[in-house]
Amino acid sequence: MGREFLTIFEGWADSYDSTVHGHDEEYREVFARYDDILNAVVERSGKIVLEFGVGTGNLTQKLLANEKKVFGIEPSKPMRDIALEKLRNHEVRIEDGDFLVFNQPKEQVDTIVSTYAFHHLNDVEKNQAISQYGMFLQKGGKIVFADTIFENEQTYSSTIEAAKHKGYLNLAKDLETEYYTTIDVLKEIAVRNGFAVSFTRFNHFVWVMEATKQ
Ligand SMILES: C[S@@+](CC[C@H](N)C(=O)[O-])C[C@H]1O[C@@H](n2cnc3c(N)ncnc32)[C@H](O)[C@@H]1O
Repeated sequence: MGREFLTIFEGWADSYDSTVHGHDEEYREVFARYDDILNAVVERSGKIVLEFGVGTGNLTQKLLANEKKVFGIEPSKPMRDIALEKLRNHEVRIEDGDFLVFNQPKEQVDTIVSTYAFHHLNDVEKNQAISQYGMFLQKGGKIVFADTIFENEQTYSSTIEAAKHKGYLNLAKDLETEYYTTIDVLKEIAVRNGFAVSFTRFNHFVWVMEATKQ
């Protein structure tokens, strides 16, 4: 569920890697320090990792290079195809599924990761997802999600206004349409579901949330 934005990725799959490397001016700041962000998620991960919203497989590739076992979930077929081609020399499974409806790996996962994807769920769905993960992670298991998150509603609104002012109309529409949220909302969801949580900022948009099951 939360699949209402998938058509965007049907059209974006082929040029996605060029966007993350700063070739799309509107999204340059969103993807600033992209590699640092992915590396930060890898550093915070254990050995057996479930990844949501794999996209073109950039985080997956880094996880595998660091000897993690990865179970990947990605709802967009064009994205899955690019990831599978990129990772063809690795032992990795990337299945159709989403944050809420997916085949749970038979092996006990110690970390659930995702980058630039959790905002496809609204806040009610985000709570459903974290609650579900809380039930199958063991004590000490982690959720490590990097995504655009705002400090508060005011910075969310001013960021949209700034994007419009610069003529970044695609970015402004994206920020207005998809389900970006605030630190306080995510903190409340994590704590309610039995996690201790911290946030680290990487650029104007992106924070890494590290939630540890208590
Ligand atoms: C901006 S891309 C991020 C890709 C990759 N994780 C990265 O960091 O470069 C967002 C990805 O989330 C996927 N996605 C969209 N809705 C989703 C959902 N409900 N559950 C899981 N993934 C979803 C999209 O298909 C897309 O591949």
